[in-house]
Amino acid sequence: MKVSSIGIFGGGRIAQALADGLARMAPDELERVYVSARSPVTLSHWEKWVDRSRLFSPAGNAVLARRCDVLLLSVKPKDLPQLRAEMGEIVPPKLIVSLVAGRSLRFLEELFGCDVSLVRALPNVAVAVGKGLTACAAGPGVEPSSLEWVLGFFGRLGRAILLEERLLDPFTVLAGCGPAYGFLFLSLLTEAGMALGWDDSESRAFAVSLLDGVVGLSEAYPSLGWEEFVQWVRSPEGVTDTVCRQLERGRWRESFLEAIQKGVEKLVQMQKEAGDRRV
Ligand SMILES: NC(=O)C1=CN([C@@H]2O[C@H](COP(=O)(O)OP(=O)(O)OC[C@H]3O[C@@H](n4cnc5c(N)ncnc54)[C@H](OP(=O)(O)O)[C@@H]3O)[C@@H](O)[C@H]2O)C=CC1
Ligand SMILES: O=C(O)[C@@H]1CCC=N1
Repeated sequence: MKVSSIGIFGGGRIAQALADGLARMAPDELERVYVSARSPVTLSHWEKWVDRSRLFSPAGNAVLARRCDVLLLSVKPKDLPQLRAEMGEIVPPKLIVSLVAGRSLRFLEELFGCDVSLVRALPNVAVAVGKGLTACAAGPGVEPSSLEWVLGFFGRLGRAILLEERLLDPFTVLAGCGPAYGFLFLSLLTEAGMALGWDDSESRAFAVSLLDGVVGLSEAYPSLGWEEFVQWVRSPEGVTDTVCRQLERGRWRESFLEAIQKGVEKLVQMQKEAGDRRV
């Protein structure tokens, strides 16, 4: 599939992560990117790219939809109908790639018509540093070369995999939202360091080094299970054991797993509210 221009509809957080990732990993691709944003605040985030990507005013969604080969949707789920209206007629051949969490291919097909090619892609913000994890699911009739293009695009920004659509929602809660859980843990480690007397920046640096070491170990010893790694550190009745026992008394594992389940329930509720009939 030949792609001369990529229109990103909605220049918010994930779009900015994509642009940062393209600048690092595939700067040539960035030159083909056009972005539509709504408010001056959001537009101001794009000023650094002004000479490398083209910005359109709010009235530009229709222009962008007409001009670009790939239309990448990155507005919040609730803003999708309004965006669709602003995009106007979509004249095939176009490839629509929706990053919108929890909106099914069927819902998108009803919104855009069945004569456009639709792919859903669920990235996470680590695309900004070329370490993203993106899952894709294709609508019926999508050309293999179009799907290949999408996988190649996100593959340059990390790992890109193909999933059955029914797995995209659980994937969203685990991997799309996942960086936030990692940062929450880093913030807890930092807070613990500060409570023990280090300042904010020293504590933060320790937290990052610690996790870096953990990732390094997990890569160096791929056959070890997570519990075996824990036992490597957790000497019986030692200090780690005391800390872990306290965490277990606080049911932290159960609490985390329950929270993930709440995320899945939230997606289902959002779909119901939007009349996404897949549910
Ligand atoms: N953030 C993430 O990590 C991930 C997000 N997603 C999905 O990506 C989508 C965007 O999420 P996120 O970037 O976090 O959200 P943001 O709110 O940061 O970004 C959405 C952007 O869309 C803009 N927008 C809304 N309506 C229009 C319109 N009609 N024309 C042009 N721009 C418009 C908003 O503009 P303004 O600011 O001016 O209101 C806003 O900047 C969501 O559907 C989310 O589910 C998927 C994977 C990961
Ligand atoms: O929090 C959200 O709804 C979006 C979906 C994945 C990451 N952020």
